[in-house]
Amino acid sequence: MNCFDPNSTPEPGKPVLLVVAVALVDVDGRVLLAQRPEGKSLAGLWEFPGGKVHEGESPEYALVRELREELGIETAGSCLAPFTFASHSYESFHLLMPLYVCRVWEGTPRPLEGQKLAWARPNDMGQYPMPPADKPLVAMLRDLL
Ligand SMILES: Nc1nc2c([nH]c(=O)n2[C@H]2C[C@H](O)[C@@H](COP(=O)(O)OP(=O)(O)OP(=O)(O)O)O2)c(=O)[nH]1
Ligand SMILES: [Mg+2]
Repeated sequence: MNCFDPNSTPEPGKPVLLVVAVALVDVDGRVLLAQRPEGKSLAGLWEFPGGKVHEGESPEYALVRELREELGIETAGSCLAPFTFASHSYESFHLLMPLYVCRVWEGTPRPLEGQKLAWARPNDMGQYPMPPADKPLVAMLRDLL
């Protein structure tokens, strides 16, 4: 496909939402995915753990906090390697989502917010329906891992 498609340029005027996410990679090269619970937007889709950056937070601080809240694991900013980002226009906002890679943490990820968890090999991630913003990220992870 030709990249020069004028319709692919998002319209101005939507708020930009900053969300941080992480590919937690285990010793076998598998990546942790979490299924968005019922009642949330994009419910049922599989995502990288993470969430919104709150006012006054750095992206790394927000991600360490989200991993503690959602999965009960501890990591540190220095264990978060910037990898790539998603920039995707949803109906009511534009998502800007840095994706980090993390291989070092303490504890075992547990589903503390009622979400399902799965360790997926990059080549198997096609079996996990993900939000549209995540598709290019999965392709890049396949190349990395
Ligand atoms: N964490 C995460 N969010 C994603 C991914 N892909 C994607 O489009 N999103 C979108 C879905 C949501 O619109 C937004 C994340 O917002 P959220 O509501 O889950 O944030 P949060 O964890 O802070 O949750 P909450 O406390 O506000 O309920 O980013 C992804 O891979 N991981
Ligand atoms: Mg979240």
